[in-house]
Amino acid sequence: MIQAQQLTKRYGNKTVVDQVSFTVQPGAVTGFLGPNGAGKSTTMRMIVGLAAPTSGQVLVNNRDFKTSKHPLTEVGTLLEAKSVHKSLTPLAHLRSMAATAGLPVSRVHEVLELTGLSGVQRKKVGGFSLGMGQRLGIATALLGDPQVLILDEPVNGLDPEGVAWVRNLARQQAAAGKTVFISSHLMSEMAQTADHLIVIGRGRIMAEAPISEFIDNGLSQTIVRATDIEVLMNALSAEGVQLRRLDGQSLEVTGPDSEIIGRRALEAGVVLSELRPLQRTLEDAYMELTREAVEYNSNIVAEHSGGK
Ligand SMILES: Nc1ncnc2c1ncn2[C@@H]1O[C@H](COP(=O)(O)OP(=O)(O)OP(=O)(O)O)[C@@H](O)[C@H]1O
Repeated sequence: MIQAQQLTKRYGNKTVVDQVSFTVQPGAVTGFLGPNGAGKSTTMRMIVGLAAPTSGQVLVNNRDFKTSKHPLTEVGTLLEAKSVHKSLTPLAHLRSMAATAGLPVSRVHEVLELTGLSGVQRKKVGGFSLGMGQRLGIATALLGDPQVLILDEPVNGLDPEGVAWVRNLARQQAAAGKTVFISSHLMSEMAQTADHLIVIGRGRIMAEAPISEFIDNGLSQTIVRATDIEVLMNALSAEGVQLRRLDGQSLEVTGPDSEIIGRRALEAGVVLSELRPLQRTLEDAYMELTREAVEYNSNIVAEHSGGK
């Protein structure tokens, strides 16, 4: 379990993580989602003590991870791709990591197999693609068979097969009771992997909920079509719902679900020719939540490039 309480990080006068509190539970995959620059990597680095919080605290399995005597068997991390020296082979790298942590060499071969790197175990890492580097990073994270996995954008650079592989791996680890915390800026990817989502934007938590709730939290939108649409509009406007006229016979209703709209139409004696709930995808929900954060970042880029 990971518990962050009022976690804050400032660089100079810029607050990049702002009083963030959340819990990442074992036995589930928790997605940490946010646009570029939202503060995901910084938060993850603070969890494992690679960055010091300006204020607040974060506990891993109820302890400060910095004090861990067996870091590799407690937390596995993928925080920087290709952090392995170019002249090393996967075998040499993993062997030295295993030796430092007092792990058997047999575990090195297990993770090489698990990550599909057995065939290149004696090749120099310098010639690896980004995807292979990611696989080696994941192999390193898994080496100590840790209770907690923290993976920062693990599918970066992976082909579709690699993406599916990471997804399965994350699901398997969660099914085995591990705490799995994965960051991404892509909702589409998280939608298929995570059970629970924490959304961050501009250093602040914007939402935290199970994936299902994440969609349901949005207001329902329904397209309604009827010949005497004005009668229906009168019936619905009495309830203070948002109505948007699309054309002479159709309407977009925001607020009540389609069943309530159908009932109101029946009570008002209006015959409906269409009653169509608009499906909000996770992507829609995410875009809505983070629109401001993305615009903020785009404005910074625009200002900077404008000044050049
Ligand atoms: N060491 C540092 N010194 C100064 N600013 C930093 C440092 N590390 C990160 N930042 C800034 O903090 C903000 C958050 O960065 P962070 O890498 O945590 O975001 P992120 O959500 O992981 O985004 P990305 O997906 O682009 O990595 C960014 O504006 C970044 O420039």
